[in-house]
Formats: sequence, C-alpha cells, structure tokens
Amino acid sequence: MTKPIHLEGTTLEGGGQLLRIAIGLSSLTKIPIHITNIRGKRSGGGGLKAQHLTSVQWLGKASNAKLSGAGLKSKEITFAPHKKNREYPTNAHISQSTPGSINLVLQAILPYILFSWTEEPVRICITGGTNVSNSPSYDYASEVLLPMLSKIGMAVESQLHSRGWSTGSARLGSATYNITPLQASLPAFRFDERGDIHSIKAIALAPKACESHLRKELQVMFSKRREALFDTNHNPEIEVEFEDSHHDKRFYLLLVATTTTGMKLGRDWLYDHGFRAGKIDYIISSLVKKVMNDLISEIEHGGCVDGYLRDQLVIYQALAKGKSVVDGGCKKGELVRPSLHTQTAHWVVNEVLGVQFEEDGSCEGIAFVPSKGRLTSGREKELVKGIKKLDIDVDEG
Ligand SMILES: Nc1ncnc2c1ncn2[C@@H]1O[C@H](COP(=O)(O)OP(=O)(O)OP(=O)(O)O)[C@@H](O)[C@H]1O
Repeated sequence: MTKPIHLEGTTLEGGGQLLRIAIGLSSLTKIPIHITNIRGKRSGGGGLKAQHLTSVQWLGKASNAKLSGAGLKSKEITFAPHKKNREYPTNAHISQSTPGSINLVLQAILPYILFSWTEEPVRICITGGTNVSNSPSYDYASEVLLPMLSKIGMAVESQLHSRGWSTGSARLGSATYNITPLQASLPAFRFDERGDIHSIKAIALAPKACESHLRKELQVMFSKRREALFDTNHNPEIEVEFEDSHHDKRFYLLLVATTTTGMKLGRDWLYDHGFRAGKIDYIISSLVKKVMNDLISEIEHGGCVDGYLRDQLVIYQALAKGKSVVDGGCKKGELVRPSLHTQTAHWVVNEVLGVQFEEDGSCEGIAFVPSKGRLTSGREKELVKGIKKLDIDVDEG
C-alpha cells in the first residue's frame, strides 16, 4: 500500500471535524490517510465516539477501504480506499443507537455522495439526534446549510421524521436526505456579496405551554433590536415557527437572517443548562437574548456566512474547479479571523490535497470530477501533495 498521509488528531481544534474531512477526502481521492490521537483535544480521553465510528464505517464500506483501528474509542485509524468504489443502493439507512448528531454524520458522507455516486438521486435516512449541542441541528441544516449549497448547484432536500434530542433525557430521531449527485466538477463559487438583511425566520421548539410566552419574547426582542438586525428601511419580514418539544426540558431556538442576495446566516442554541422549577421565564428570556445577540454579531461583520457555515464550506471550496471565495466578514477594519474549526478544515485540505487558503477566505480548488473517484486535471496533479508516489489514477486530460 502507498504510504498514507499522516494527520495528527490534536492539531488546532483537535476534534471530530478533522476526522470527518479527512475520511471524506480520502474516500473520494483514494489517498490513504493515517490519523493519530483522534479527538485528542477533547475531554474524556478522545477517540472515536459512536457518531464518528458510524461515518468511518459507512465511508469505509462505500469506498471499499481497508480500515484499521475502526472501533469505539479508538485513537488511531488508517483509512485506505480501494481504487474502485463499491456499488451502493441509492436508498440507504444509517442507524445510530445513540442520539449522535445526524447532521455530523451527513457532514462526513455528503461530499462523498455528491461527488462520487451514481447518476440516480440518493436517499439516505439517518437515525440519531436532530438537536444536539455543538453540532448543526436538523433545522440549521435545512434552513442554512442546504439552501447555501443549493445556491452553488448542490441539490439536497431534507425531510424530518422525528426529533432526537441530546437534552431532557436522550431520545432518537430520524431524517431523510434526498441528494442529487453532481454530474460534473463543482464550478468555483463566490459568496462575497452579502446584500442587505431583508427577512428573519425564527424556529422555536419548546413545551407547548410556553408558546405564547416565547412568541412574545421574540416580538419584544425583534422590535428592540430592529436597527441592529435590519440595515435597510424597508419593511422587514419576520416569521416565527413554533413546534411543541413535548418535554419540559427541551428548548431550542434558531434565527436565520436572509439577505437580498440570498445569503443565509444562522445562529441557534439548544438550552442545556440547569433546569429548576419556576425558572421557565428565565430560560426563555436567556434563550432569546443569547441567540439574538449571536445573530447580530454575525450580521455586524457584513460577511456572507456565519462562523459555522464557514468551516462547513471548506471541503467544497477545495474540491471545486477554480477559485472559490467565501467572505467571512470584517470587524473593526480587519478580516474576521477564521474559527479554530475553519483553520482546522484549512489545515486538513492542505495536508491531503495541497490546497492553500488565502486570508480573504479564497482558495484554488482541485476540480474534482464526480463519479470517477480519481484525479483528472493537470491542476489537480500539481496540487495534490506527493502525487507521484501515490498509487491513484491520473487522467492526463
Ligand atoms: N450551533 C451550530 N450550528 C451549526 N453548526 C455547528 C454548530 N455547532 C457546531 N457546528 C458545526 O459542527 C461541527 C463540529 O465539529 P467538532 O469537531 O467540534 O465536532 P464533533 O465531531 O462533535 O467532535 P467533538 O466531540 O470532538 O467535538 C463543525 O463543523 C461546526 O461548524
């Protein structure tokens, strides 16, 4: 086997995202990777949790990879895909037995499905958590991530079957994603014109008894913070969607700002602090206040993406054909520094593909060609580190 590229799992953010991007790229490009100290910066000893292992196993199977170390709590894996992908049903089910984030599993496998699948649409149903702290919720994915991916030509539709929570006693949920694989390279994209904020959507989940209180709190905050939220004089659209969370300890709020150029910036929070009887008012006001303030800080930087989306787009920028730009905004005259997650994503794509990100959030992608799972253009050859010693198909065209 060709010597795998080594990635040290404690680098920068040192969490699960490093692993997801690495195995996503490896399964597509067939570049073998070896990760040590997986999630080495996480408390509790790090290693693969069920959610990570699910992605490793699924991608390993789909890309016909030789795996070593793929077990729960494992801190080291080698992932070496076969040149030929395995035929996979276009209707698949990924079952997690814990409320591990459904959307982190999707984050790991989506590039592979988009870039190397059949000509048929793919339907993937994932079981696990739809609302899990420190991960994209089902709502964030369907209201922010997927609409932004659709702007650049990647069609993914989501359908929620049931909620799965990591709070208020764990519960499993499920969602289906209908993914239309790309049939050609992803063209370079530019998210660099923010436009004005013209509407805000709130998605609130809480016990039914709290609905009117929550709506009122949102209304008060929208009028109090109107100037900070909307930068034009036109009549802004505000929409509030409420859903019964069916549990007195499950509270979640997502706010999404849409701009005149169709950009979506989102911020959310799953209330996971202590719950004490009689503290509902406090929970609702702190939830609304926090999410509103977070959204305003995303709006204020004037960029086209929120801090979370920025790291989630890195893999697509790296695989696209040509120079893609994602404007992360400016604060006090200086470009907003990429989050540690974004820096980690930049590091991984540089280690595996040799793609270099510029300070302005741009990079020259490798023009990965879907369905073939191999490297094609001269530009790719030039970019991919160690290409000469790697045993992968290179189409001279
Ligand atoms: N509130 C949020 N909204 C949208 N995306 C989020 C949110 N919180 C985190 N994310 C995204 O989820 C991912 C989290 O990666 P991270 O490595 O921290 O997760 P993980 O696999 O759970 O690993 P670990 O348990 O090691 O932290 C990142 O892509 C980040 O942008």
